[in-house]
Order: sequence, then structure tokens, then C-alpha cells
Amino acid sequence: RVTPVRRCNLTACSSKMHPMWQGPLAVPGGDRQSPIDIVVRKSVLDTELKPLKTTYDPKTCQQIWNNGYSFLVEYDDTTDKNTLKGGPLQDTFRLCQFHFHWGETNDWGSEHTVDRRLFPAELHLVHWNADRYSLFEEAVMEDNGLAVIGVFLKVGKRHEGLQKLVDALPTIRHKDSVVEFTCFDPGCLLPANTDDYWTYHGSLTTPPLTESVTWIVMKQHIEVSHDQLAVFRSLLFTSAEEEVQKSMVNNFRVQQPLRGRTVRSSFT
Ligand SMILES: NS(=O)(=O)c1cccc(F)c1F
Ligand SMILES: [Zn+2]
Repeated sequence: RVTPVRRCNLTACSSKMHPMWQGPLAVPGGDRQSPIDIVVRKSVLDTELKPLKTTYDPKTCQQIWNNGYSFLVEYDDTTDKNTLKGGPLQDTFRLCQFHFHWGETNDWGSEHTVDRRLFPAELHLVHWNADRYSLFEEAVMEDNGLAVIGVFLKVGKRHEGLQKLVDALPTIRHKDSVVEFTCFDPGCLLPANTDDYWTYHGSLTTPPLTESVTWIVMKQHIEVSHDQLAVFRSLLFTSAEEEVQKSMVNNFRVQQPLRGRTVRSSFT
């Protein structure tokens, strides 16, 4: 089956910022797709929103690999060692992986935007609802199955905790390469303040685009150095066998219609 070319609204398409991302034309019911632009003045303060509670065990880090669209750092999610609770969530969610999206320059790369402001990259920490499902693969297809924390990256000072990950990237340059990756604390990638966030109901931003995600987008960004981000761009979309090597850049989805959804904020 040839994947139909994803039609996009011309404004987004016209600029070279827009990757002609091959994606399904429409998603069944598609009225809660991600990413979106977060219009700050239209977000609604919800005083019932609690602080986020994350517990991560660096020893459960297993591998880092290039899946041909981003690079993923994967954790052992067979026990409750890495959990996300609180915030907008009623259940306990388990971390299964984190990954990033970035641009070919520092001018764009994030998936979500804040009042149309683009960031050079965005981190996604993907968790699944272990109270209701027994596997990530199940949860990904179900409403209230996933909770993804989004953190914006800005270019500035070097992020010491990120360097171990940056040093591993040259060993997974090509699609489908994987290396063992141990002892990495994903908590070191969260901003100092995790109490201030926006939250809304959306979807995966990559296939299968299922509408199973409670998004929690941090207000505070983290900083990484120009050189650290440049190493992200040294990754390749293509496998070692392919003739033409393509740099892994602009691996973000275009913004999706809000379709009447409300974005709630945990802060004023
Ligand atoms: N970009 S993303 O956070 O929406 C995402 C991507 C792949 C698998 C996921 F479970 C997921 F949540
Ligand atoms: Zn993502």
C-alpha cells in the first residue's frame, strides 16, 4: 500500500520549514490530533490540577536506538520503577521511552508551539497507563492510554546530563542501529519547575496517530548547547545499506486543528 502523500494547509506547506511528512490523509474521527499551538490567553486555569509526581530509576535504562524517524532511549517498563502520577492524571503511568523532535536549524524544530513561538527542539517522555493496561502496545490504542510530557529545548548553555546521550549518537547514526545504554536518569532532562504546565487531550504525533494521549507540556524549557543539538542533526533517516544518506532533521509533525478542545493550565 502506497502511503498517500499527506495534504497540508498551504501556509504550513509553503515554507521550507514544513517536511512533506508521509502520513495518512485522515485519522478515524481525527478531532483530537497533536501537536497544537498553545494559545496562552485561551488556556483555562484549573486549580484542581496537581503537581506532577515522577519517579525514575536510572538503572532501568536499557538501550538507545535510531528508528528512522528519531532516536529513542528505552526503559524496562515491566515493573513500577519509572512512574508518572499526579498532574491531570488519575492513574499511574509507566515510562517506556523518551525521544526528541528537532529542525535543520535552531529557528524551528518543536512540535508544539506557544503563541506560535517555535523552539529548536522538543523532548517527549512517553508513559502508558499501567493501572488499566498490561502493555504499551495495548495502551497506545486506547483512550487515556498514554501520558506524554513535552519539554521545549532552547539553545544556550551546555546540558551536562544530556552529554552522555549525545556521545552515544554517533554509534547509532543509521536507521535500525541500536546500542546498549545504561544508567541514564530521564529526570535530569526535566526543567527545575515541573509545577507549571499546560495539559490537553491529543494524539501521537507519529503513526499510528492514535488519540490516546494526555499531553503535559512544560512551561519552562531546558537549555542545550548549539554543539549538542548539532549532533542530533548528524543522525540519519536512512539505513547503512541505502545509497543516498538523508540527515535526520525536521522530524516534526505540522500543527493540527484544535477542534474546540480546551487547553488547561496549572498556573496563572
Ligand atoms: N511523538 S509522540 O510522543 O506522540 C509518540 C511517538 C511514538 C510513540 C508514542 F507512543 C508517542 F507518544
Ligand atoms: Zn514525539
